[in-house]
Amino acid sequence: MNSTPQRGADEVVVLSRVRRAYGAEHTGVVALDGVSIGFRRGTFTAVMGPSGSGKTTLLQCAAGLDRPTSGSVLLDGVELTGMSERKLTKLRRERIGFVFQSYNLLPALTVEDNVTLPLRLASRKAEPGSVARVLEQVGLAGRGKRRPDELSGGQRQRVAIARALITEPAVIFGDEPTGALDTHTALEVLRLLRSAVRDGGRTAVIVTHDPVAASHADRVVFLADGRIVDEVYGASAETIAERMTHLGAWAEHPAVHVPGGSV
Ligand SMILES: Nc1ncnc2c1ncn2[C@@H]1O[C@H](COP(=O)(O)OP(=O)(O)OP(=O)(O)O)[C@@H](O)[C@H]1O
Repeated sequence: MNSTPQRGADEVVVLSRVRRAYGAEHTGVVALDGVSIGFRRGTFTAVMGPSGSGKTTLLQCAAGLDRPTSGSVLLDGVELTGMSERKLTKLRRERIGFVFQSYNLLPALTVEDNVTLPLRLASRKAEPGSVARVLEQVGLAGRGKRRPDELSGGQRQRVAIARALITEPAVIFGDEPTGALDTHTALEVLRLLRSAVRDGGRTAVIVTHDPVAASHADRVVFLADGRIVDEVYGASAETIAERMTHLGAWAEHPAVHVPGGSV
């Protein structure tokens, strides 16, 4: 599947000319330099690029965790830029799931209570049976009463995925979700994300340094110096790794590179 899908109304997140600068205009850092990109509903995207290329900033701006200096971010048709902090927090709780490299579970809470935390924060009650269903979905049936320190790294990340799924979010963002896991466990977590997208109709966007992890995505977007410089669809880990090596060349000679036509 190498065809490039068209942009359209089924894009659940749309960034338009997003710029994120830190510090003074001339001496500061430009983390994102006019990024425009859409993420279609029911797709799995990996964002790759050299260290410092803007991956985390892109994810955080898309998720309403960071505010662009200029440009627009639409989530499910709602403009995030300019939104009050209170509304943004509410929208994040209801419409966005997060999975981090470090799991971010609360050690004092049981697995079940960690999973239902986003609902409680949003003053919502879990639908009857929904916690058991989501724990089964992530392969943790019967483990709801355990505490995080009784679980392996892979199991903890599965709790984090269950916590991200429980609110039925419009999109799940993952910042290096497999970064702390061994190869085998990472594969299980990626398959889980893949099936949440394919079978559960969710949308996932992850940042990763690992071409093997990225090869589980439908689409891989490459960033260099705060710009989208390339993208591939349905690519193998080898193809992705090869594109990554070209990013170094792009950074040295940006003027001669023609981006892969993302938007
Ligand atoms: N709070 C901040 N203040 C100043 N500069 C920042 C801040 N956050 C990020 N940056 C800078 O913005 C640029 C992009 O950072 P970002 O973390 O998005 O990159 P990244 O591609 O995720 O990097 P890595 O792969 O190392 O995590 C970097 O030059 C970074 O130093």
